This record gives sequence, structure tokens and C-alpha cells, in this order.
Amino acid sequence: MPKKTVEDVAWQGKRALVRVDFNVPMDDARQITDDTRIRAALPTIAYLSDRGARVILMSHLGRPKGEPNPKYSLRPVADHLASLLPDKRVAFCPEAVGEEAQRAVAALSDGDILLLENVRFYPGEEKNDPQFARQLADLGDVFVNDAFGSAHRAHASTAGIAEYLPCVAGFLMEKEVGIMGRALANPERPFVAIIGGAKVSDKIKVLENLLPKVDALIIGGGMANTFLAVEGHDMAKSLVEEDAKDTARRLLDLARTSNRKILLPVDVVAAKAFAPDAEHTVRLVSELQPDEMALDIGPASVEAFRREILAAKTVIWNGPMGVFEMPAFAKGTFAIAQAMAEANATTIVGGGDSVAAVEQAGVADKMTHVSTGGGASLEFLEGRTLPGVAVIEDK
Ligand SMILES: Nc1ncnc2c1ncn2[C@@H]1O[C@H](COP(=O)(O)OP(=O)(O)OP(=O)(O)O)[C@@H](O)[C@H]1O
Ligand SMILES: O=C(O)[C@H](O)COP(=O)(O)O
Repeated sequence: MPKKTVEDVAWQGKRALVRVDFNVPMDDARQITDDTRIRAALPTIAYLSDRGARVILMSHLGRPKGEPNPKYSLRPVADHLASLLPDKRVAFCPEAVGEEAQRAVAALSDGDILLLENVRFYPGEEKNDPQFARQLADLGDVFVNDAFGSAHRAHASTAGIAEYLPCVAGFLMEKEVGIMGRALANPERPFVAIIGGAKVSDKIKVLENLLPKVDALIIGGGMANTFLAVEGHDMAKSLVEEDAKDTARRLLDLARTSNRKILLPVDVVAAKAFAPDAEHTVRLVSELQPDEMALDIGPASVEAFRREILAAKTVIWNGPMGVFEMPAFAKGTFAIAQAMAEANATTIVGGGDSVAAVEQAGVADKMTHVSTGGGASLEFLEGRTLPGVAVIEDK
């Protein structure tokens, strides 16, 4: 069902209360180390301001547990936002609700932008307290949800607030939900999903939701070990989840009976320790030694996965192929990023680590879509209805 967006509202003079996800990484000196999420919200902010709305932005930053904490203040984000929008007036309010916030909103002229302080400085935010949601709602005329990255949270500023205000999607929300939604509901085929990361248990629902939809499911990373163990391989010291073996077996059976391909690594980078400087070598999965663990996929696996990706028309990727934080075990992950960059397909990357990998590989701009949501994109791939999406009005 298509949702209402910012384009469905006449904005002149209205107060647009916009939830953004400005939960950006910062270093110890409170410098923003990656402003992707801020830049991703600019189209919505500029659109509203250009149409004469008074733009009031709400976000969380970090997990301050319901009380003010200068470490998690959004003030540096307001300064950065002002530098990205040199032609606009951008102000910061050190409160998110109450008299000071109301005064700051009342002082806005059409087109002005105001960022409120971290909504998680208030206990009502994460509790989705109706009174807190109401206090936020008092600051605006229309609620715009552009925080895809927080859409899996049913909090006051992402969901509860919609009880009190009409709710439309911002451009980022529309794009995220549109691209991923289309890929899952009506993909151009062949449709290939690549799932990696540490554990099967974190991604059971993703695997279950995707398997019936895809033509091929590529499994890499630590989670592949459990599947390989079920197929009869001795994975030696590799991370294998005993508790997830039944799930892995069930998925392999389902793939066989439903004619879906599951591709597992055929070779791995084997190391004697989980350490950046560990001695390591490429081995066939069947030749892993008793004192070794698999920490990356090997070149033959890369080649097989690459062929599948290059033949696809839609590719979704979540989770690294190995311990890519350590350069010795990052090759497989970067090779997958490269293959996706070369594919003549709709390519979608979601999940914090895989997004970091495509950025480090320098190919983020070659993807059709790099999601700004970690947890949110994972829950979307699980097929769940995200609370922050559910509250947006249907057209
Ligand atoms: N073979 C392996 N053995 C052990 N750990 C591994 C292996 N392969 C990958 N990992 C680890 O898995 C972790 C990433 O898994 P995770 O499921 O969190 O990925 P993600 O979904 O992309 O990220 P996020 O949870 O941030 O959205 C990385 O820290 C990586 O080192
Ligand atoms: O970074 C994220 O995934 C979102 O901003 C949500 O943050 P949270 O996990 O603290 O709710």
C-alpha cells in the first residue's frame, strides 16, 4: 500500500515535526566520523524548508538511558547540519519538549530549521509514553517520519507521536522502504541474497523469510560454519552454533525440496587463532586441520559467489563474509563488495558491517542502495512490519 509523503502536504507556514536518525558515530573529541545519515536526510529537510515549512527536527543519539548526558548531546550535529546547509538558518534547542522548546519553535520563521536535543534524554521516549509523545506533538502540525534507521523502534518520537498528528514519510524513508520492499515483493530475477555475519541465530528469521523468495541464497561468514558442519564437515575450532544446527538442517532441506540454491563456501582462510597476526592459509573446507578455524571465505568460494552475483538482476547483501575487521580476513568481504559493484543488477546493502565494508572498499556509490538502517534493515529483511513505517498514513 503506498504511503503518504511530504509531497502530499501544502507546507507553507506549517510546522513540520520531522523524526530523523542522526545517530551518527563520533570520536572522543565529539567530532562526527561519518555523516552519511545526516546527508541522507538533507533532501527532506531542504524540500520542507524550500516550501516554507518551519522544520523542527527530532533525533536520538546513542543510548543515554532516559537522562541528559552531554556526551550524547546533538549540538555538534546541529553545527554540522548548519555547515551542510549554508543558505539556511539552522538553530539548536537544548531541550526536546517543554517551555524552552516551545519558545524556540515559536521563534521560527518560514523556512527555518531547528534541531531539538536528544529525545532519549527523556525517560518517556523509549517507553513510548503517550504524555511525552503528546508533548513532542505539541511542537508541530504534521509529523514527518524520515528515520528509517529507527523505524524498528516503537518509541514516542518514531511511533507514539502519530497518535496526535497526521503522519507522512520523508524522502529517505520512502526510498528505503520502496527499494527494499520492491526487491522482496517483486524482484527482477535471478534474485540472489548474500547473508553473512557471525551467527545463524541472529539471522534465522532473515534466512527463513528470504529463502522462499530468492533464486539463490549465498551464505558466508561465521554462520556458514554451522551449515557446513550440518553437511558433515569437521569445522575444527571454527565458530559453530550447536543450537542452530537444526535450523540450518531445516533450511538446507527446504532449499532442496523447493528448488532454491544455497551456496556455501568450498574453501576458507584458516587460522590457528582469532587474531590479526594469526598464521593463516587457504584450505578446502574438507581439509581444515584440527587446530584451525575458518575466518574468511577462500578464493574458490569468492569465484563461485561472484559468478552467481554477476548473473543476478537483484542482489541483497547483509553481513560480512569473514572477520573483515582484520585485514588478513577481509579479502572475501571486499571481493563480494566488488562483485556487487560490477553486477548489472539492482544491488542493495543493509546492515552496519556490510555497509562499512562497501564504504571501505570504495564502492558504496556503485550500489543501487546502501541502507542507512542496521537493525531496521535486518528487521525489514525478516519481513516484519516496522512500527515507524506502520504509522505513516496510506495514500
Ligand atoms: N568466520 C567468522 N568467524 C567469526 N566471526 C566472524 C566470521 N565471519 C564474520 N564474523 C564476524 O561477524 C561480525 C558481523 O556480524 P553481524 O551479524 O553483526 O553483521 P551485520 O549484520 O552486517 O552487522 P550489524 O549487526 O552491525 O548490522 C563481524 O564482527 C565479523 O568479524
Ligand atoms: O543505529 C541504529 O541502528 C539506530 O539509530 C537505532 O539505534 P538503537 O539501536 O540505539 O535503537
